[in-house]
Amino acid sequence: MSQAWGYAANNGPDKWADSFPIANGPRQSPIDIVPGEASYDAELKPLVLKYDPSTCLEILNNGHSLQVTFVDDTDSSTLKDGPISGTYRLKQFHFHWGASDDKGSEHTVAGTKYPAELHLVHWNTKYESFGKAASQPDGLAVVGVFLKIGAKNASLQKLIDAFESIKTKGRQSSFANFNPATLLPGCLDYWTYDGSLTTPPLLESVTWIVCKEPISISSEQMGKFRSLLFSAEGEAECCMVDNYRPPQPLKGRPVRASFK
Ligand SMILES: O=C(NCc1ccccc1)Nc1ccc2c(c1)[B-](O)(O)OC2
Ligand SMILES: [Zn+2]
Repeated sequence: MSQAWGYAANNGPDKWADSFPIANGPRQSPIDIVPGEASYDAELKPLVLKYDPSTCLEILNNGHSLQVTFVDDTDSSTLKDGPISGTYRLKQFHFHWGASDDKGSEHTVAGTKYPAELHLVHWNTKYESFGKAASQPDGLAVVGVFLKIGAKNASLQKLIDAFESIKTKGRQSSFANFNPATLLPGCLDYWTYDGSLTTPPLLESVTWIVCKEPISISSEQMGKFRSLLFSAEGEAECCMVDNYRPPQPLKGRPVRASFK
C-alpha cells in the first residue's frame, strides 16, 4: 500500500495487511459477537466511568473519523473495574458509520450491523502515555456503544452542531465542557474480549468492552455524519462514510458477558 491507509478499494481493510501484517494476527478487532456463545462471568464487575467535562478539549476531522480529544494529564476522566484492573484514562472518542442505515458498526451482534458505533478510548495509567500503552497487551480499554436509528439524540446534537467547522480532513476546533457520559446507554451490561485497534497500526493492545444496549440517533442526525468529508479542503469531495473495518476471525478467543 503505497499511499496512506483509508477505506477505499485501493487502501481499505483488505489492503492493510500489506503494510501492517498484524492485520492477520491472533487478536484482531472488530468481531461478530454471538450472544449465545458468550459466557456469563459473575466475576466481571460493573463499569465505573468517571468523566469530567472540563477535560474536553477539541473536536477534529482526522481524515478517518470525527474525534473528540481530552486532556489526559490527570485522572479526571477515567474508566475502572469492569473487566480491567487499575485505572485507565479517557484520551478520545470517535465514531464509525455507514453510507446507509444497514451498515456502519464495526462489531456486529449475531451478524447484525448497526448504522454506527462509538468508541471511547482509554489508556492504562501504569504506562506513562497513550503512545506507550498502545503497544502493550493491557494498554488500552475501549468502550464500544452501538447507535441505532430512532429518536433525536440531544447529546449527539452538540457534536453535530460543530460539524460545519470540521467538514474537511485536518480541521479542528475547540470543544469544551462536553460530558461523554451523556453518550452512554442507560444499561451498562457489556461483552468483553481481548482485541486490537480496528485501524492501522492495528495494535493488539485493546480490552474491548462492548455495551449490549444501543443509544439512539435520528435519521437526520445520521445524515449530518455522512456530510463530513474524508477529503481535505480544495480536494475532490469524498463523503466520510463506510469508515468501518468488517469483523475479523475470533481465533479461539473467549467472549465474556457481564450479564445473564
Ligand atoms: O490512536 C490511534 N491511532 C494513533 C496512535 C498513536 C500512537 C500509537 C498508536 C496509535 N488509533 C486508535 C485508537 C483507539 C481506537 C482505534 C484507533 B479504533 O480501533 O478505531 O477504536 C479504538
Ligand atoms: Zn474506533
